[in-house]
Order: sequence, then C-alpha cells, then structure tokens
Amino acid sequence: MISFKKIIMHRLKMPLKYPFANSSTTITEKDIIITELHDQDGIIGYGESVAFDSPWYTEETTDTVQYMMEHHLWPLIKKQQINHPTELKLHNIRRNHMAKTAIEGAVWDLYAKRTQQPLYQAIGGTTNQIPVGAAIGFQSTDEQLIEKIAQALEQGYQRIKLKIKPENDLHTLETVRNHFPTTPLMVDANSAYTINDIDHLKKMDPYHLMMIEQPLASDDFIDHAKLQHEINTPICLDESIHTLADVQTAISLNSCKIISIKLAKVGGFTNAIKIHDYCQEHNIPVWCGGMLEAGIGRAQSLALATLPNFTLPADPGASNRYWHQDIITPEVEVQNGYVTLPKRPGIGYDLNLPTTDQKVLT
Ligand SMILES: O=C(O)CCC(=O)c1ccccc1C(=O)O
Ligand SMILES: [Mg+2]
Repeated sequence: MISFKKIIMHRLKMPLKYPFANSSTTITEKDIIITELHDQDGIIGYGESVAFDSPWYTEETTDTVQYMMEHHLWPLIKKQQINHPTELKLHNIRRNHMAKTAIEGAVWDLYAKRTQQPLYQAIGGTTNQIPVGAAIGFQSTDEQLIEKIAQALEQGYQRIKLKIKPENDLHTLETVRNHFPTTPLMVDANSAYTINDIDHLKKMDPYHLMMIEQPLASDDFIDHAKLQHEINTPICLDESIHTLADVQTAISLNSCKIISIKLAKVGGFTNAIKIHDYCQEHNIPVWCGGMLEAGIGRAQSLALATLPNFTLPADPGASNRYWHQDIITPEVEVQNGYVTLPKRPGIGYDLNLPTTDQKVLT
C-alpha cells in the first residue's frame, strides 16, 4: 500500500537555447514546476508541469497548474491509499490534464522505484530504444531553415517536422524538398487553417509528407473529416486529443489517420495507455509529441513512447537541442536516431536542480 506524505513543488524558469516559433506564438523560456512526491517510506517520485506561461496550446498555464495542485489535487491525493498508480482517483476534478500529469507522473515514478523496475517497464513498454525526430520552428531565412534541418539529420534524427502557416507553407515545402527530396518530412500547423483552405491544403499532396499535424481548430472533428476526405496527406490530430472519447470521435468520423499522444495533454500515463491501446486495436498509429520539456517531463514522455503502437518517431529528442543545461543527469542523448532509456528503477535519471523557489505541501 502506498500513501503520500508530502509534495514539494520546485518552480524555475529555463531559457531555451533557441526561440521556438510556431503559428501561434514564440517560446523563449519555460516556466516549469517539478513535483517531488514523498511516500510513507520516504521514497520519492518526480513529475513535471510542461504547461506554458500563456494558454496558447491548451487552457492551462504554469500558474493554473500550481493553483490546481495546491488547492485541489494535493488535498485529493493525500487522502488516497493505493496499491497501483491506476487506482489513483482524479476524475472528480475536470480536465486540468497538465496539472494532473505533474502529480500522476510522480506517482508512477515512485511506484516503479518501489517495485524496482524502470518506468517504461512499469507501464508495459516493450523496448528501451525510441526512434526520434526533430521539430524545427520558424526561422528568419530559408538558408537558416535548411541549415537547421541539415544539422538535425547529421545528428541522426529520423524525421523532420516543420511548423507551417498559410503565408509561407508552399514556399517552405518547395525549398525544403529541393534540398532534401527523400527525407521523412511532416508539418505542424497548430490550427492555422480553416475548412475554406481545402484547395490550398491539397497543394501539399505532391510533397509526400508523412502527415500534417492539426491543420484546423482543436474542436473541429467534422471539418477535419471533410478535409481528410479531400487530401492525400494523412492528418494527425494533436490539440484535438485530450481524452479517449476524443480519440473515439476522431476515429469514428475518420477525422485523422494518425494520433499524437502527449502524456500531459491526456492527463497522465493511465489515460495515455488506454488511448494507446484503443488506437492499436483500431490500426491507428500513434507517436509521442513534445512540449519542449525539461528532463523529467522529457524522460516520462519517452517512457510512454516505448509502448508498441508508438511506431512513428517521437518529438522529444536530446536535452541539448533545447537546453544549455538540463535538470537531469545524465542528460537525454540521441545516438543513431534513437534515445536509449536507462534500465535503472523509475525514470532512470537523477534530478539535478539549481536552487529554486520551493513550496512544501503536507
Ligand atoms: O520538440 C518538441 O518538444 C515539440 C515541438 C512542438 O511542435 C510543440 C512544442 C510545444 C507545444 C506544442 C508543440 C506541438 O506539437 O504542437
Ligand atoms: Mg503539434
């Protein structure tokens, strides 16, 4: 039986090595919370809030995560006793999936350490090797973009994901395909289009993209289905997918052919595993999207990506693509296009935090 004694919230700002620009915003810094969860025996599990400081991607922000943790999640969790992380009861709190993940991830880490197994094994993962791709934000010039892509390919990344928006998409694809005719390539629109752009989006078909991620608004399941019917490029839903019910809706309407699962978007491992299993049963490949995570969130996302239906390269790559110095040792590394997760119990990396603001909840 596991019960929870206290949680320490470490909050810190981490400047990104390079600004990450997409169709909605430019991210230069992350404001993260590391959750340090203690059980009755003093065993510690870690989680991370991967929310941004503004609600451009989902409704949550780092401040809402902190608020939910202090005022709703911790009071609920400290009363619970569990044998297994799937017994955790969080459903009386609606949504707030990133806040839930910051705690649920820590519970799984703690459980894996208690049972002396790597986190990826505790969730049912079948390998510790994860193929990874590189996501590249908008650059100021074509030359810079080509240079960034060339660098990522030299470092072994197995596919390139480009951000797009209506103003520059076809030009970018033409330029990139001229330089890299056969590189596995995909694009992410972060909802920059509407259903009126069908004819425009059809023009991407000749570029042989692996997929177009989230072309339309996050609640547009019907319009995504109309669009998928008209274009050859497979649609992948990202911002649309928060729950198993979202996945069921998307699959039954044929709104997409691929799904991006992010641990934090779906509220943690237990939900992510259910979504993974459902997609597998319905022959929908999944892959692990990234949130510009610091080390704890990165290691947990990659652990999720060891489940067998994660058949496409993941976003979260080497720590040094994002950070001057990550908060874990060793840092996450990519070799020959793969991350190899440590076989130590739990997430397998040690936390190495600079001095931070701390709040202790008991
Ligand atoms: O490399 C990464 O971590 C992912 C890059 C990325 O595309 C992204 C980063 C932050 C928030 C949302 C997204 C996205 O997939 O839409
Ligand atoms: Mg995306």
